Amino acid sequence: MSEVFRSGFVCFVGRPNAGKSTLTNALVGDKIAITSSRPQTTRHAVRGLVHRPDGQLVLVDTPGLHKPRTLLGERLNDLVRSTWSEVDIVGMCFPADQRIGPGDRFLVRELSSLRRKPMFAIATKTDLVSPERLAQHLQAIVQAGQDEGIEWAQIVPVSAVAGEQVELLADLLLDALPEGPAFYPEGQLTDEPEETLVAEIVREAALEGVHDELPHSLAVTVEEMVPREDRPADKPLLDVRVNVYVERDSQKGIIIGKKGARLREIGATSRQQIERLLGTPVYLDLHVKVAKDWQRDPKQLRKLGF
Ligand SMILES: Nc1nc2c(ncn2[C@@H]2O[C@H](COP(=O)(O)OP(=O)(O)OP(=O)(O)O)[C@@H](O)[C@H]2O)c(=O)[nH]1
Repeated sequence: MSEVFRSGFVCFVGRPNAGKSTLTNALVGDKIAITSSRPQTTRHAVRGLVHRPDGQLVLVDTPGLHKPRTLLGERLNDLVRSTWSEVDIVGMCFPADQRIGPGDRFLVRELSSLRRKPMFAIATKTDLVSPERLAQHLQAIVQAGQDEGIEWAQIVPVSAVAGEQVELLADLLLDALPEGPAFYPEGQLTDEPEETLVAEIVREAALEGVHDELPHSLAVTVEEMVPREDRPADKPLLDVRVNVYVERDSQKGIIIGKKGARLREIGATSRQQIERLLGTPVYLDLHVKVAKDWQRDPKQLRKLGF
């Protein structure tokens, strides 16, 4: 075994729903980044850490780059570009169940301006396609790179869901990192503050199974996390107060559901996960509020942490 220790930052890029968050989770082996069957839900640059005897990978999970229609969209795009320029490796994800299209080409073109950075092409969701289709897909990836003057450092097919080639991807990424000491102590999974993780858990639960415009209009803030006073030492309880912001009254109705049924479901699911994350019993106080057109209002955006 080599004596060399490598460390660095990796960021996955790809169209909405390309599988970036799921791949991050599979590499880290714990649930830290938000995933959802709805596109464009990853809002924070959540970092996951992969600790190995020979190195450390810091995964930076960025939101998707898309055509900005609102102030929020523009800020997200700026965030993505600045993240790309700061990382050691960019991993462009091409979902195998989708043909390479204008959205992917747009991203590859944007990437081609980052000179001299190792770029990985990752064919995601390989469990969804036949070997023949995968072979075609890999050829199309090579071609898409050539069209924009990119030579992929590696082209790696993976299935995050089936756990196929995930370890191999970690090995290859690690090999391409510069030599250097670990950035974080072992055992740490993410450096996001607990509030952000709690907010993301609630956001994910609120988005589960909703089939309309909601994902773009939902923001979650944690107002307070305080231990309940006067509890016996062996029976602690953490009070967690969370606000869920939507843009319109109609969306408030969707979140709350008939006689509050959906909100109770969201609360129960989130509470379980928050308890697992923090390792303590939790009393979760969820409020749904309307912040009209928050995506277009700089003051509201700041208040909601963007
Ligand atoms: N079958 C299969 N499904 C996958 C795989 N990876 C991701 N998915 C699914 O694809 C959908 C999108 O995955 P995400 O990881 O949220 O995608 P993302 O690129 O982070 O999406 P955004 O946050 O919208 O940019 C989810 O429903 C995942 O369950 C995979 O390896 N196999």
